[in-house]
Amino acid sequence: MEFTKGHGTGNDFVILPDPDGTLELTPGLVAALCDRRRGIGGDGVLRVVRAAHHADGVALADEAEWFMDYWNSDGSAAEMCGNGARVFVRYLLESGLAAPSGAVLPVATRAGVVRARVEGEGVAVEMRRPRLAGASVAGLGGLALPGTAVDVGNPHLVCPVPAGLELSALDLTRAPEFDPVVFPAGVNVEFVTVGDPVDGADGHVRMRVYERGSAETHSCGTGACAVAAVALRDGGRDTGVVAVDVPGGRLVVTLTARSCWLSGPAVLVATGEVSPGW
Ligand SMILES: N[C@@H](CCC[C@H](N)C(=O)O)C(=O)O
Repeated sequence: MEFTKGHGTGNDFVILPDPDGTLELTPGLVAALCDRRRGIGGDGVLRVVRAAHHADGVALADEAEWFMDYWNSDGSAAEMCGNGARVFVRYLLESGLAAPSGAVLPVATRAGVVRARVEGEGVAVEMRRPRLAGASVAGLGGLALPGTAVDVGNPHLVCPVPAGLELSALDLTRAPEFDPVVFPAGVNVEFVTVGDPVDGADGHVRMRVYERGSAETHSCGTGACAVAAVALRDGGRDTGVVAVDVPGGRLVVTLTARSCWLSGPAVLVATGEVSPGW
């Protein structure tokens, strides 16, 4: 089995090329590949499969040739992964599966078709606008942190960190508690503080994230979009540019009246083959 390792702001993935959908990918195999001691290591797996050859992609095959089959490191499948989509597009282009062009490249996901464009060293993806869905609360180490539920194709809960508490002081070695009535399929939880003004941005926030199915990661693209939408709302706007600093670097989110662009670096690290006896 061939693989490529890649990351976007430290959100890392094992990329499995499977154009014709012949690979038997199971939750157990995904978890073993993502194991950082006994496997390759990653926050998730990106299977690169033609939309026409995947049950969840076939309905979108007229709009996009490729389907991003995203799995979290615990072996659960998720609807969408923003950093994953950016790294997926970098892989399509560098492997020659898609031709570089000035136009946007469509990619099918479980949350619909996203569109990507290369921006120098980075890749930007256009997703639908995050939907702000009301209030909820995350529990962390005895603290109750009120936040906003946001749907970015996958579920998020954006919680400002109270004044006097450092983002770096939060213990994210354990999963935050959440309301299963609001989030019956689980949730990604972002913890946020406001940053100093940044040139060219309408807002600047810093975040840490505990991802459903992957624990704390160094970055979450859909999480950054959720956080940006909340930051703009809190500033009385619904469009604008927000710089989002994550432990793995900086993402830039641009909300327009119609959509949401997520920009940042997308890097391929290595290519190899899984040993047959593994
Ligand atoms: N890291 C991702 C999100 C991956 C999926 C998430 N853990 C979920 O289960 O919804 C991103 O960059 O968006």
